[in-house]
Formats: sequence, structure tokens, C-alpha cells
Amino acid sequence: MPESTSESVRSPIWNMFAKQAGFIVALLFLFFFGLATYSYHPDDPSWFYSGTNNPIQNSMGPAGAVIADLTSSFFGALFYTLPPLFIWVAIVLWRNPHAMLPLNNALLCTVGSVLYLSFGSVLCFLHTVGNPELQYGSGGILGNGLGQLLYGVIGYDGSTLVSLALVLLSVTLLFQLHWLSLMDRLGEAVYKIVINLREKQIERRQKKGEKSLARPDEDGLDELEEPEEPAIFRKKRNKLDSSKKENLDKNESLATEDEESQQQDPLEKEQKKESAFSKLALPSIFSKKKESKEDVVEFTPEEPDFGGLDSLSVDDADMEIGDTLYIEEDFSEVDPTAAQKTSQTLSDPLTEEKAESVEHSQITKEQADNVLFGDQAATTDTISPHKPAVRTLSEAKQLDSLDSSTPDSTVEQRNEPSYSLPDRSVLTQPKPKKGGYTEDELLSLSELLEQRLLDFGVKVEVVEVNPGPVITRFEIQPAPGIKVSRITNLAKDLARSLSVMSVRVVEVIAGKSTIGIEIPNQVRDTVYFSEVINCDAYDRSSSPLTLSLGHDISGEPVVVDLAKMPHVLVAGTTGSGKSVGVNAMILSMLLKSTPDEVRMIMVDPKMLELSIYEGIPHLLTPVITDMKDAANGLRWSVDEMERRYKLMSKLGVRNIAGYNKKVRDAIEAGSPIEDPLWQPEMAMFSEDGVARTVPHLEPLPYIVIIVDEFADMMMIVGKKVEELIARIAQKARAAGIHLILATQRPSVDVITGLIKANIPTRMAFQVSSKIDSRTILDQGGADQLLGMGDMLYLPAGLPTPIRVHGAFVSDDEVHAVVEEWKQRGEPAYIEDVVVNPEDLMSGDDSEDKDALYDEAVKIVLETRKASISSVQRRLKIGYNRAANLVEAMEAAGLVGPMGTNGQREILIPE
Ligand SMILES: Nc1ncnc2c1ncn2[C@@H]1O[C@H](COP(=O)(O)OP(=O)(O)OP(=O)(O)O)[C@@H](O)[C@H]1O
Repeated sequence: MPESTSESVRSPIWNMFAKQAGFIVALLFLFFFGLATYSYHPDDPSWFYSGTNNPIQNSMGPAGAVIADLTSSFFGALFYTLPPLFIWVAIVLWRNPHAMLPLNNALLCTVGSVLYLSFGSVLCFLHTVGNPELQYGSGGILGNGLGQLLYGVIGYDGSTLVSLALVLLSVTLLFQLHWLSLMDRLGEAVYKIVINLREKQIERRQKKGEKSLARPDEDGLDELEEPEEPAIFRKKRNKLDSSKKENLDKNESLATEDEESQQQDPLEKEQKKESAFSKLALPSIFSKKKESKEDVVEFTPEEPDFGGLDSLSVDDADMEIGDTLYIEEDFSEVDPTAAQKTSQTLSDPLTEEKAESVEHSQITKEQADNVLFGDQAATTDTISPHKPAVRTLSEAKQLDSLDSSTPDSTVEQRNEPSYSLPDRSVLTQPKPKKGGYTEDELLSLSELLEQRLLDFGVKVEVVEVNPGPVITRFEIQPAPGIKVSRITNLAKDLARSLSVMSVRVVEVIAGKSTIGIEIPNQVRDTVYFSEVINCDAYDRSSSPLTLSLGHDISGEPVVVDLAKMPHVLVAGTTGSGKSVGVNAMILSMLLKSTPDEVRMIMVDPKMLELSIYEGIPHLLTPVITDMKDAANGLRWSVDEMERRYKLMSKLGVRNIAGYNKKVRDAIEAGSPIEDPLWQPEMAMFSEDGVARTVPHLEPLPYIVIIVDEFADMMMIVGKKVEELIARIAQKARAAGIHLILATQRPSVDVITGLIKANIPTRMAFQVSSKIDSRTILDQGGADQLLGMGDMLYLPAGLPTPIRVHGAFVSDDEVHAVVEEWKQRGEPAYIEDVVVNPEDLMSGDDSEDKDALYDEAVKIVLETRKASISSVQRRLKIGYNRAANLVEAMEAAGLVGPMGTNGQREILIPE
């Protein structure tokens, strides 16, 4: 033990001594070797040569002469570089025990040295570098041997190239070089030198008192003062700047968060604490009533996935963003506070302004999403700080009308809405609510529910109660091992034993492990349309297709966007409230959007429900009651959809929102866009003989096709309708064409697989059987509804439907709004929508042949002019149809293709 201790104490000293001795020996050797090399003389006697009788000239005597002779013979001219090479290797091994590369340092140096000496001497041999009078030439024995070998295999250039590459590699290994950073450093050094030189030059000139300072341009001093920064430095500096900025931004945002949390109203904090406490400390069923809103939020539907087309939604959002910013500008013109805000923004640096607008736009999008599903708490909280950014459409219109009274020329240029919206005061005001169950009643009802279920052998515990205007939802926690299906199957028995009309079992409540039992209230409150329309969610939504459907189970308004659905199927038994529901949807649009924004095609086979809307300016065609006309209306819509797609592709936009923005921007900029689909021959035949000019594009309105009973259409017209509906449903979203299809026959021959696959959003009113419910929703539940507007709304992509108590719209309300609109304007009907019903009705062979084809051919042959516009004028049909007819004639060989002068040759002799 003591021995080993003394050993361990002695060894470091010994190591140090050994190291130092080694260093001295190495130094000695290097000096000796260096002197011997550099005092080499070819006449000195050596290993290969006995020498002259002259005295030895090598300063290290005969030994030095032999060493120098050996190295020079073997390595050729390269032997001069041996001493520095050895010194370098010594330094590397001494100072850097750990190599940068994942290899032993000694190994690196050895490999590097061998490569250097071998291929360096090859290079010396090939290119006669250094003294060629050395005994074995400038390549030495090694260079000669290896060089000749390489030359024999890869030739002169190849040998040079390979040797160069290997020498470079050897340098890399020996110096453990990183070429890029070496270049970096070299560039940096050169730059510094140049800067130094220039500074000195300027100093010198200044000292000389030259005029150059007064006239810097002449002397190019301006250039000198701001020398162009090399890209490498610029990059570095930018990187540094951006990282600094990021840090600053982070710090700032942290600081704001801190500030915000500090500035939070103490009362608010207290309330938060209280609510947290109540959640923890009051597990009573009533304490959970407050959470009912959250339940609704959990159902917030996502935007449906429509494959390629779905991605277009981003553009929709863009459009909304654009609108919002535009409105904000308006607002600044009217409202002094907003103006102040804008001026503040303007005074801020550009980047800040951009950041703010981006923030606004993000909030707008989020808000829109929240708003649309009645999450009022969320919206009011988030919106308030940016109120001007999310003006409602009606507010914006008020501002517009205010703007128009100002003499500002820029304001006058703007597209004024040609209509004002009807006043909502025409709607029936809601009556006071009678309310559902009292607290005591709720308690006893929950006990009764537990008891009744126990009677059926199902042990459950009521954990939460959510009272609403029409039903009350009891959330129950079943005992372990009890299947949900058992409770679902007991729905009817439960309703009977509780003496209520019906009980709906909600098998899955998103995010919870409980089951919902929905029991109708004894006294049912009516949900008035004026209640659901006068809500933040509806007001704040910027979409012209915003629909206010009704209240959810906790009494919050449910507001959705048809543009995002993008089509909806409404089904329910007769008297379940479908027509009232459809009316609520139509009124939602009529109270939100002008005919410039939304146009409608209404199909009403019953001649009762929708005929009431006859004469409103939103209609594209009189309310269709004939199913043949209806089918043709669908065909027109498909044509219109195709036309819109062509226009959008010509303008390079992906949806109607983008198209309208581009067209409006162009109009506002005073350079409206010419119709890209216009054809030159249209100019030749105007009605009054005046040559036509290229028409300009106008913003396109959304088109909503509302069919009150599409089963009739399917029965009368047949398969073609199904195909047309599927075509519109698949593609029309981007073109701004949307379908609302209602039926009272939820059977598979009406709601076919093709229609279901293409219309993802469904609205199920009360139905008589579970099978019907499955046909509509792919699940039961609609059979347990209460009727009179009680519905299950299934947004696309959501697995479970939302129960909505539809708003009641009376005939008087509809009449009042219709009257308001009739006073505002006449409808501008498009005749094409319903013409030519025969082609759809007739057999398949004539399906693609236009009924007016023969007449068109007659006209062309008579007039000897195959012009689209003349056919259009003579037959009083739309351009598209006339173009199709002329193209059909071309296909049939009656007329030739259009020539460069815009004329077609008539191929049939006179
Ligand atoms: N949201 C509602 N609130 C209160 N009552 C309603 C509501 N919706 C409908 N009703 C009542 O139900 C009745 C039938 O409604 P509606 O005419 O809309 O049913 P429907 O399903 O269209 O029937 P049909 O297919 O026979 O036309 C209405 O007259 C009205 O009294």
C-alpha cells in the first residue's frame, strides 16, 4: 500500500520530467535535421556518393551530409520542406492532443505526411519543381517511381490531378483545415485590409485639404464612404440582426404578457378564482350548469375537408381579411377614435404596422370561426381590443352610406351598395321565457331518472344537469361495465316511465366520459327568429351566407356559414319544421346580404312555401314550381359554374372571393378588367347596329339554390337531377354556388349515396323511425326529436350532431321582409335559367342536343352567317347556349372553325 502511494505521487513528476526531456531531444533533432538539410551540398560524400576530396560543407558534418543526401535522394526537391513539416507535426502532437476529426492526431499526421511526401514528390517529378540537378531529379526516388507508375495508368493530366487532390487532402489532414471557414477568414482579412487602405487614403486626402470633400461625387468619395459590404459579412450581420430582433420581440411579448397579467382587473382575477373554486368545491349538479356553454364550444365544428377545393378556404379567409382592413380604413374616416388609431399606426414604423395588420387578420379569422358557432364569451373577449377590425357588414354599410355623403373623391369612386338592408324591427319581438324546471324539480327529476334506470337494471349517477329552453340534458355516469347501447335501447321505456314525450340518449359527449339524457321541458319556450338574428355571432360574421339556425340546448345562438358547409341537406317528416327552418335560413341571408352579394334560385314544387318570396330582387328567376324548369335551372347552374371556373382560371384566382376582390380592386383602381371570355365576333352584331366594345368584369354574387322538396324533382326528372346535383355539389363551392336541399322523404331513393357523398352537411328534423334518421345522419337520434323545429345539425366532418332548437319564423315575418325587399328593387331575371326543359326530359340520345339546334341551323343557313351573337339575338338565348349551338354546328361539319377575322365559313352550299 505505501509503495503504491509513493508511486502515484512520483509518477506525475516523472511524467513531467520525461515530457520535458522528450521535448529537448525532439528540438535537438529538429535543429540538427534542419541545419543538415539546408546546408546540403551535392559534392559532400554520402551514402550513394563518395564525394570529392574537398572538405565536407554540410554544417552537421558527415552525419548531416549523409542524412541530407538520403532525404534529397528519396524525396527529391521536397526534402527542403521536411524540417518545417516535422516541426508542424511536433507542434500538433504537442499542443492538440485531441484532434478535431474523429481520428487519433498521430494517425492524422502520419497519413497526412505520407500523402504529402508521396504525391508532393510526384508533382515535383511531373512538373520538375525545384532543383532538377538533385541526384535522382526533382522528384527523388519516391517521386520517380510513383510518378511513372501513375503516368502509366492515368496519364500525365490524370496523375497531376490525382496528386494535386491528394496533396490537398494531406494539407487538410495535417492542418485539420475547414476550407469554408478558411475562405471566410481570408475574405474577412482581405476586406479589413481594403477598408484600412481606403480609410488611410481618405485620411491622407483630408490632410492634404483637397476639395474632394466638398465635391465627393467627383472624386468618388461617396463610394469610398460606403464600401459595399461583402456578401459573407452582410449575411452574418443580417443573421445577427434578426436573432437580436427575435430576442427583442420575445422579450417584448413576454413583457406585454406580464403587463397584461399585472393589469388584469382584480375583480376579474377574483372571479376566475371563484369559478375555479366552484368547480372544485361544488360538485353539485347545479354548479355545473355554468359549464354548459363550454359543452357547446366542444362541438365547434371544423371546416369540412373537400380534397383539393378545401384548400381554397384560405383564400376565403384572405378575402375576409381584405374586407376587414378595408372597413377599418373607412372607419378611420368617420370615427375619430379609429382615425386616431390609424394615425397612430401610420406614425409607427412600417414593420409594426404590418405586424399589427397581420395580427388583426389572424384575429378576424379566429373570431369568425368562433363567432359562427355562438361562442360569445370567446368572441367578445378577443374582439374588443380590435373592434374596428371586425365591423359587421351592416355597420360597414352604415359607414359606407356615411362615407358617400362626404365630398372625398376617393370615397365616391368606391362601389356603393345599391341596396340598403331591411330593418330588423319588422321581426316579431320575443316573448318573456316561461322557463324550464325549477331547481327542486331538477333535483327530484334527476333522482327519478336514476331510480327509473335502476328499475331497468341500469345503475347510473346523475353528475351534471344542463337546463335549456326546450330540453334539459342530464349527464349520467353509468356504473362500471354498463354498455351505452343498453341505455340507448331504453329511450322509449324511459320516456314512458318519466311521462314525457320522448327521451334522447346522447351516447358520446365530446371530451367527457358521461352519457347525456335529454328530457323535454314541461313548458317549451319558443325560439324567436329575432333572438337568434340579434346576436353578436350573426352580426360579426362577414360572410353574406351567414345563417342563424336557432338556439343550442343551453340557449346559445347557433350561427353557421353556408359558404363553408358548402351545401346542406335538410330532411324531416312532414310538420317537423323544415319549411320554417328553410325560411329562417333564407331570412338570415335576406337580412345580411343585398342582391349584389347573393342571388337565389328557389324551387317550390308544393307552390306554397317559397312562392311567398316571388318578386324579391335576389331571385335569378321566378320561383320555380315546375320540376322540368327546376332541372333546367340546375343545368344552368352547372353552366354558370363552368363559366365562373373559366373566369377564375383566366384571372388566376382560386375562388369567388379572390375573383371579386381582384375585380373590385381593378374597378377601384380605375382600370376594370376586360372579360377574358369575350369573343371578337360579339362586337359585330349589336342589337342597335352599334359595334360592341369588350365588356368589363363585374363582381359575381353568390348563388344559392334552394329546393323545398327535391324528392319530387328526383321522381319527375329522374337520374339526371341526381347527377346535376352531384356535379354542383362537387365543384361549385369555389364558384360560390351553394345548395339547400330539403325533403320530407328521407328514403334512400331520394337521399341517394351519390347525394350523401357530395353533401356533407345535414340537418335532420324529427323523423318517424331510426332508419330514416340513419338515412339522413348515418346514425339514430332524429327519431327522438320533439318536432316543431327541433333538429340535429351535423356539420361536415363532425361525428356527432349538435341539437339545435330551430328559430320560429312566422309567415308575417317572411311577408314583412319580402315586402321590404320588393320596395327596394325589382328582380333582374335571367331567362336562360329555365328555358329548354325538353332536353332533360327526353331520352338519353337527345340529352346533349339542344332543342333549338335545328332552328339555329336554319338561321345560320338563311343568313349565311355563323355568328354566335346573331344566333343569340335571333333565338333570344344566352351567349353560352348560342356558343354551344354554333360549336355543335362546327362539330357536325355545317360551319368551319372561326377564322382570324372572327368569321366562320358556311360549309353547306346555298
Ligand atoms: N322553430 C319552431 N318553433 C315553433 N314551432 C315551429 C317551429 N318550426 C315549426 N313549427 C311549427 O310546426 C309547424 C310545421 O312546420 P313546417 O311547416 O315548417 O313543417 P314542414 O316540415 O315543412 O312540414 P311540411 O313538409 O308538411 O311542409 C308550423 O306550422 C309551426 O307551427
